[in-house]
Amino acid sequence: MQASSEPVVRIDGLWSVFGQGESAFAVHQDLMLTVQRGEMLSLVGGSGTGKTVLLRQMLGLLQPSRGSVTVLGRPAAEMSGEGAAARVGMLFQHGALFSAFNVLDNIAFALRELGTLPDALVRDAAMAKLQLVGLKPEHATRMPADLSGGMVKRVALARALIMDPPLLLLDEPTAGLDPNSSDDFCALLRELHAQLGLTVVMVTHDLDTLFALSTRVAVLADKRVIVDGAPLDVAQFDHPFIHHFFQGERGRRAMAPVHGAVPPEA
Ligand SMILES: Nc1ncnc2c1ncn2[C@@H]1O[C@H](COP(=O)(O)OP(=O)(O)OP(=O)(O)O)[C@@H](O)[C@H]1O
Repeated sequence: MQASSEPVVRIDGLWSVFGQGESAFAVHQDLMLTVQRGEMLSLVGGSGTGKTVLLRQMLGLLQPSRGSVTVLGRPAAEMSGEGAAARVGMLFQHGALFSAFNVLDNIAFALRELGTLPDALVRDAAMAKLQLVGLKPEHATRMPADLSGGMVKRVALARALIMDPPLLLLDEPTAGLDPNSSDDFCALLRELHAQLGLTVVMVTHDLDTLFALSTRVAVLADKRVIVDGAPLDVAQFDHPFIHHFFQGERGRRAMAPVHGAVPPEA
């Protein structure tokens, strides 16, 4: 049983090395990060800094080269396979729905695969999740190709939550959505985070999403987490990536409506 003070995610001395011999390269070097229960942590960093690798390691799909990635008190790599969906839910960037399955069968997938419940109960559980994410019963029989981008994200979210995992990982949750759909999806994520007591780790390049959702931000650069903290504090940290990311025109615009003031130019 996990003690309540134990972080939901603990990453300690992580090295992620790809390639062999002379072409070997490290994406993470001695990276440290902890995520406490109830946090909504955003991971940001330049392209290729290993954000997706980190999510895959938390999911147990990728082994660390050195160091440890512990989720809910157990090494993440021990938890892939059956039952993993009860511990960690993952929303992939483009939803990654099965195109040959309808909405309900997509949502039900992990629970049905487990094979422990009669089909009527699996369907009831999937229908409850469909409604939890703001979709209607009549959407259950639609095929993925007939859904809007916002609906695909909702179905993918319902699928990630089918086994009520305490930890939810989101890879670019609002990528590809128009501004209104993006705002609606952020509102849904915020509501579910509070209602279900979820711990959330997300990768995002979108500053509106970051400011709308994050309780904490961790910045990946130079192969490690260079700073983490409240979004506005992190935005003031002196590092070239942070200047570029937060203090460009886009960043200043994203901070203004939320926080009432446009910070001075760097
Ligand atoms: N399985 C793998 N084998 C070899 N190299 C890999 C593997 N997975 C990731 N990499 C490399 O690790 C680096 C980090 O990749 P990752 O996808 O995590 O970056 P990212 O921070 O998510 O970038 P982006 O913001 O562009 O999506 C890249 O150079 C990538 O090519």
